[in-house]
Amino acid sequence: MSTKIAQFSYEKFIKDGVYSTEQHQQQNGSSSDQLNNKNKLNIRTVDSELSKQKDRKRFLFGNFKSDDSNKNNMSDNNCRDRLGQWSSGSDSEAPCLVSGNDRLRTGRLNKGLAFTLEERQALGIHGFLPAVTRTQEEQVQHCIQLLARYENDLDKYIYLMGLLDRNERLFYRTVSSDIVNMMPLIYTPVVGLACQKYSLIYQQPKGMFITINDKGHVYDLLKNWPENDVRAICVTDGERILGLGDLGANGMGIPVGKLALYTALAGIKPHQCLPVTLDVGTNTQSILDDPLYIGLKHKRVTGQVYDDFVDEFMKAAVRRFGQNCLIQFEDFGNSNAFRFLDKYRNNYCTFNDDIQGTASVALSGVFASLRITKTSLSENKIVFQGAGEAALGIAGLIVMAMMAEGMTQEEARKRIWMVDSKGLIVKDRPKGGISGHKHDFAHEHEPIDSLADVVKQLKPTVLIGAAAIAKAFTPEILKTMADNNERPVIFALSNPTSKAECTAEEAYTHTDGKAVFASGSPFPPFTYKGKTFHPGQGNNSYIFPGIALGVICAAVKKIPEDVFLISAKRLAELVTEADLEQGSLYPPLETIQLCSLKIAAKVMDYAYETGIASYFPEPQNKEEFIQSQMYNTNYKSAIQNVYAWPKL
Ligand SMILES: NC(=O)C1=CN([C@@H]2O[C@H](COP(=O)(O)OP(=O)(O)OC[C@H]3O[C@@H](n4cnc5c(N)ncnc54)[C@H](OP(=O)(O)O)[C@@H]3O)[C@@H](O)[C@H]2O)C=CC1
Ligand SMILES: CC(=O)C(=O)O
Ligand SMILES: [Mg+2]
Repeated sequence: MSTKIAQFSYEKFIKDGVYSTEQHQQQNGSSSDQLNNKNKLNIRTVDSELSKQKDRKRFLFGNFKSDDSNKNNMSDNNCRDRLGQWSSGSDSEAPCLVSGNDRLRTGRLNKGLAFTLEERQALGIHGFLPAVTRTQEEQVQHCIQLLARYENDLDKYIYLMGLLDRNERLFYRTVSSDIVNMMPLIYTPVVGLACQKYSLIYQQPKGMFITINDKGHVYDLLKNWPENDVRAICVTDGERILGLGDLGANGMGIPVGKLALYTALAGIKPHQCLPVTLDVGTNTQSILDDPLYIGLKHKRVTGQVYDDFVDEFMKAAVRRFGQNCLIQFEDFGNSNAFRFLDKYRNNYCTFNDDIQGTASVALSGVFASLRITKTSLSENKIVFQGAGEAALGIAGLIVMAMMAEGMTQEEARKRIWMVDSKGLIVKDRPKGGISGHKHDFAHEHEPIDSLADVVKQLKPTVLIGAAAIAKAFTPEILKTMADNNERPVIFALSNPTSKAECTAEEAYTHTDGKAVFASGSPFPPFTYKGKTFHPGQGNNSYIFPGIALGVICAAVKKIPEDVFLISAKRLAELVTEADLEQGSLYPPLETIQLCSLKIAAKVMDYAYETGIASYFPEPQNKEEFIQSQMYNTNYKSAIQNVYAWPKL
């Protein structure tokens, strides 16, 4: 998919090379307050009072307090840890241990051409940079212009990851400046391609690779990590990367991408996020044969040794970063994902994004669709293509939601039908293959092999695809959905785009414009018979950043299933009539940061109401509190502490 990046006029950008100190101060005032409001992430709001505003824009990340005022919660640790390494989390403390030259080479501290003349002189880097100084906004425009020069998406990804290495704040400000065009590059679909090519494009390490050979020493490895204040880990073992299968250590692109969204979409500070890949090998022969492969070159280690390794990682993470450290499981293989969720959910601050995050975003889309189909949830009949992590997670949460509407569990389950690789899941299926949670949805019915026949016979109102079978929603199936329903609800959730059950164009065309459609990876607007549809992105990225933010802000120690239900409801409430009118079941992607804030506030309310919060005193205004904790992409002054007595 080719992504358009807006062009920028370079005119105002080109200046003479000679600057007076006065000019520098005007442009790059050393107080962060002097940096103009454009330096804050841009949000289009959807809540009622703000929607009255003409352009529905506001600055979510405004009203920052200085980091010092945040010390009691998401504070930065002292700059020196036990190992004597500097913690780059706090700009205000790092300078006492970091030379000016190191600041230029350290992405977290680097400001590039935005170092003022004063800073360059004070830091002893005067002469290391060309004469020009630029504001951060000018740098963003430069980045966007450079990015637009790359012709393929993988090169754009490589450029952006390089930017993240070189200048972290600039990366986040650039991404936040154009979420709609940047998200597909750092997340699905391009991150899928990046994972497939991860060994080829590997240049700078990101996150931690912990291999099965480190078993017995996992805590020692985590001690090496230079940040003490890690609040969130996203961990994968690379076995089910999107719908692309077992990519082994190449799967690292996923936790890196997910945590980039923690910061870009929810303002969780980058130094508080740790991407982890547990490398236990891979069963994909082409990867094992790749001479460039960066991971362990053997088949996956399984069984008790693997389980003990994961267990050791969980315990080591808590020992190193505390009981409140959130651990997000991502893209584990099916059998491990469910087992680990059951094993750890009551003793750790953890969730499985593919099961629970996906459930929440899909249920939210279904909730929103009810306003179009004018039905209650319980009136719907839902067929799933796939009965794995995503599908079973969604089905389970839909049952919870139907029970909240007054149905019994048995009645609710009867509204849901599933198709897996062996056909319709029915009781005593001759082909077998019914294990785990699939039993909950195995009903009395004759076996049916094909999805087309299932749709014909069962006449679902909602069809959800999450089996990574590209084009599974054939024109015939889409047409049948349209014949049976005035407004058929059709979700093609599989990622990346190449695995989608159908495209937006196919969904609208083959249903004669009747489809209420959403997809896991983004599709551009599509015009059919004069009406332009803007399909929403049914992706867990609408959910996990907000839940993580709420969990971290309330210092929750474990995450009950209700959290995913209330988040689904909250997200659905943010969908306006105008969004529905243009065919979107989700708020516009431009407002996704605001969605994270609203979900986080809801999660915090729930945490205090149910007694699972451990941050006290309870903040009275949750949204204000959350905003005060969020990452600020503004550069900080690099000289405020240069002359300060080093803190030891
Ligand atoms: N939009 C989003 O936010 C998310 C999307 N996803 C996407 O969903 C897809 C599936 O992920 P996940 O559920 O975790 O994967 P799993 O491996 O857990 O499940 C895959 C399911 O697909 C079934 N399946 C395989 N082949 C067929 C077939 N020919 N016909 C019908 N069903 C089939 C499997 O059947 P069997 O059980 O018989 O093996 C299994 O039930 C991926 O593409 C992933 O990217 C996942 C999470 C979030
Ligand atoms: C979105 C996501 O988590 C997945 O496709 O696996
Ligand atoms: Mg995933």
